[in-house]
Amino acid sequence: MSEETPRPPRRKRYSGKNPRRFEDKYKEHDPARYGDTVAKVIASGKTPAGSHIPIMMEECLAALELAAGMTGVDATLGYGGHALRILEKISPGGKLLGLDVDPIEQPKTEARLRAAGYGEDRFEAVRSNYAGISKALASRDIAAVDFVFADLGCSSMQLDDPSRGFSFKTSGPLDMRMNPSRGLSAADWLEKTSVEKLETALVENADEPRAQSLSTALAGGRFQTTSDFARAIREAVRISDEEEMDLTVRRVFQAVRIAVNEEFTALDAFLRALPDCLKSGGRAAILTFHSGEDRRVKQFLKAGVRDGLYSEISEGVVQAGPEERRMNPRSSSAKLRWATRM
Ligand SMILES: C[S@@+](CC[C@H](N)C(=O)[O-])C[C@H]1O[C@@H](n2cnc3c(N)ncnc32)[C@H](O)[C@@H]1O
Repeated sequence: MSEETPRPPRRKRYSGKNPRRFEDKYKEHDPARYGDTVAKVIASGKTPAGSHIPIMMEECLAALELAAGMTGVDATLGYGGHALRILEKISPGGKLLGLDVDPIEQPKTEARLRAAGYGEDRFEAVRSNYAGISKALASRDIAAVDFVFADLGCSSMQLDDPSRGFSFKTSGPLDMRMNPSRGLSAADWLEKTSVEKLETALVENADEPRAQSLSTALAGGRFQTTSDFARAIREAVRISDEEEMDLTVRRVFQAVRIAVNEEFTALDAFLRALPDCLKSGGRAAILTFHSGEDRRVKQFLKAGVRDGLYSEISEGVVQAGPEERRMNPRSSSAKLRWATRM
C-alpha cells in the first residue's frame, strides 16, 4: 500500500474459536473457483490426488484480521487456495504478493488467480524463498505490510505428482526438491550424506525413534526411486505392525525432504525477518504440520513478545475441528499460531 493510502478499517478481533462445520464452511465456496474437489472430499472422506484443499481456511482468515484495502504477503502461495480467499477479503483495493519457490506449480497458480479476475495491480506472484521476504518487499518499495501468512511444507500437488519424487505411495525419481533447479536431489543427498548427518536429520526433522539403525543402513546408499528408498527403509527396520511401518517410512521421507529443501534454515530466516516486515498492528499467521516447525514458530513468537516486537500472540495453538479432520485428513496435524506486531 502506498504512503497516501488511507489506513484500512479497524480489525475485527479474533477469538480463536470457530464453531462452523467443515461442510458449512466450504459449501458456500464458488465451485467455478474450487472445482468439485470439496464435493469429492465430502463424498469420499479423502483428498483426491493432485488436488489441494486449503487447510483451516476460516481460522487462518480470522487470525489475519483482514479488511478491504490491506496489503500483505502469502509466503507459501501453493495452489492459491488461501490466496483466493485472502484476495476476496482485502478487496476492493488491496494487494497480495504470493511467494513460492516452485517453478512448476507457481505459473499455474498465477494463471488461475488471473483467471479469477486478479490483475497485476491486485496480485503478484513472486518466485522467492520466504527466507528472502524482506528483499521481496524492499525491491518493490514496500516498507511493511498489514499481514503475512504462511502455510508450511509441501502442497498436495507436489506430494501427489510422482515425478516430483515426494511420495512413497506412487513410485517416481527420488527427488523431493520444491525447486528442482536448486541444490541436491534426495537421491544425491542420501548418497553423499554421512551416518551422523542422517541420524541428526532423522531426529531433528522427524523425531524418529529408530534414527540410529536407519541412518547406519541408509546413509551413503544409492536409491533411484521413491519405492527403492521406501523398500530399503522397510528392510532396515523390519517392523511387524504395518501401521507403525508406514509411519516410519513417512517420518524418514519427511526428514529427508526437510534436509534437501533446507526447510528449517529458511523458516528461521523467515521468522527472524517477520517483525520488520509488519506494520504496527499488522498480523502474522503461520500454519505448521509437525513438531519441528511448530517448536520454531512458538519460540520465535514468544521471544518476539519478550523483545517488545509483538503485542499479542495466540494462546496455545488453534487446530482443525473434528469435521475438517474427518473430511481432510491432511488437516489433522495442522497447528495455527498468530501474532500482532507491536
Ligand atoms: C502447503 S503449500 C501452500 C498451499 C496454499 N496455502 C494453498 O492453499 O494452496 C506450501 C507451498 O509453500 C511452498 N514453499 C515451501 N517452502 C518454501 C519456501 N522456503 N519459500 C517459499 N515457498 C515455499 C511450496 O512450494 C508449496 O507450494
